Amino acid sequence: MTIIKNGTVVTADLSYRADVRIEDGVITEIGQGLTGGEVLDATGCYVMPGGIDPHTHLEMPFMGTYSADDFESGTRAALSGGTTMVVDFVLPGQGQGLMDAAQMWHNKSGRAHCDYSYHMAVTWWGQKVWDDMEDTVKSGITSFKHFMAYKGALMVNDDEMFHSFRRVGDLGGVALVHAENGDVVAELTAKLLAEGNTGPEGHAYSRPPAVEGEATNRAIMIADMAGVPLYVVHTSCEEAHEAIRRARQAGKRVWGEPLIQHLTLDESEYFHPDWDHAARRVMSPPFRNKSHQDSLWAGLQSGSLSCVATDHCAFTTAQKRFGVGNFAKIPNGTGGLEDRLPMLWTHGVATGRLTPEEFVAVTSTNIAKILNMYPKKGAVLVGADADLVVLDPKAEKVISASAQQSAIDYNVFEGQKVTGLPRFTLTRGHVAVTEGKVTGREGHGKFVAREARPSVNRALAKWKDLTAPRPVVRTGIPATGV
Ligand SMILES: NC(=O)NCCC(=O)O
Ligand SMILES: [Zn+2]
Ligand SMILES: [Zn+2]
Repeated sequence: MTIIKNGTVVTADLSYRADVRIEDGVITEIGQGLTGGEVLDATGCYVMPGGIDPHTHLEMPFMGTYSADDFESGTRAALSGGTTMVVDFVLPGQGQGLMDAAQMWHNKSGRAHCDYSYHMAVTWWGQKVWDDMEDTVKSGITSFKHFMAYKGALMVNDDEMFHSFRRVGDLGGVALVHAENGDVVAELTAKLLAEGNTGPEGHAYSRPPAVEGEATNRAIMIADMAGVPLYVVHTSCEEAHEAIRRARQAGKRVWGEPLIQHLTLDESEYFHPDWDHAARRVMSPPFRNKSHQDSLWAGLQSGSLSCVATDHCAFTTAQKRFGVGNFAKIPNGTGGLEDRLPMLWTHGVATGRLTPEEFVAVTSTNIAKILNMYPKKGAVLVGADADLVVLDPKAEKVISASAQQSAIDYNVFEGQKVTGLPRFTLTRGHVAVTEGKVTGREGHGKFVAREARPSVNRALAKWKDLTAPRPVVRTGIPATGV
């Protein structure tokens, strides 16, 4: 038994002084003056749900290589930064069945230090995919990702997306999109390369905000026609945010996910004179300018954007150098798992942009609700898993690759001074981090199966049914003319 004493419990709803008792990995009591068992001193700290990162790519096969952090190093990095659960993407190969691909991910995730779940990517379309989707949902994977970019590799077309969205809606799942117009990106890329723009800055030029805004709006409209809730990953710009905001105002069930990288790093990174510096920051969508960042922060403040993720997809410098002479060959992706909470606390809560309660909402509770795993995850409640971060708002550090858990040789936030670090991180009751010292247990993490048909889907299905086309019953129909 463990008791977290003398802290302030912070949830998405409220903050209050209380101790928290943990037994067998679960919260069993919350109250004043609790005693007994191992005591963790939370004086001066906030006791919050551990972070849930809804968007990671661990050991992901991509662009001719594999992302460098696997489930072992990736989840160790997560815990070190106060994140206690990741949701990774199963990526079936062309023609591969979904259940077969899911098994490959289960084979990789056995070394995880913290709990994890999966989204299933729909990377091709056919009867086999349609059939497998039901078993996928039954196996606890209820969210399906669609890439509107990466033409010739992962991209699906509108007709495929519409079929898939309808199937996801019928099965009670959530549709996800990477929203960039892949056809336009391919055209712009070819033109830039032909004109001699081969450096990493070409990556940013090839993916302007318009390609993201267009695709986001298209996905929203297709999802509405299909009757499925939609989660837009890595929303990076005002054009995409505007489409999401407008949809939500019109009553559509759409959520947007900015990344901590887009909130805090800008496009000037791509114009750095050092090729490695710029290439290490190549990701899709690319970093934007200050006005887009302001839009993302405003979205978190006003509630039009819902979750902060990392899209952790870390490649080493050597891997990034695959793209010397051709930016289109630089593996897309950046790290951030370890830094998401401290960076968001520093740039969000410590600046007054977010309240501590809003911080909890966007780092864990909202996604736990969207993915139907609340209150097992994302909550400080009796009966919830004891996935907790005891965050010391006064603790500081300077981010440095030399001290990180991640397997790569650099950190895109290198040199940033952050305030607000975990004093303790607990994964289902196990104390995996104590003031920077990581004592995770390899293999401790468990797969979190999720159930379909959260209430949003039921409401959408009911509304779709009520408003479905029906033949008008008429009397006195004229005889057919000859
Ligand atoms: N985002 C990125 O550049 N890499 C990871 C794959 C994806 O999410 O698009
Ligand atoms: Zn993506
Ligand atoms: Zn991603």
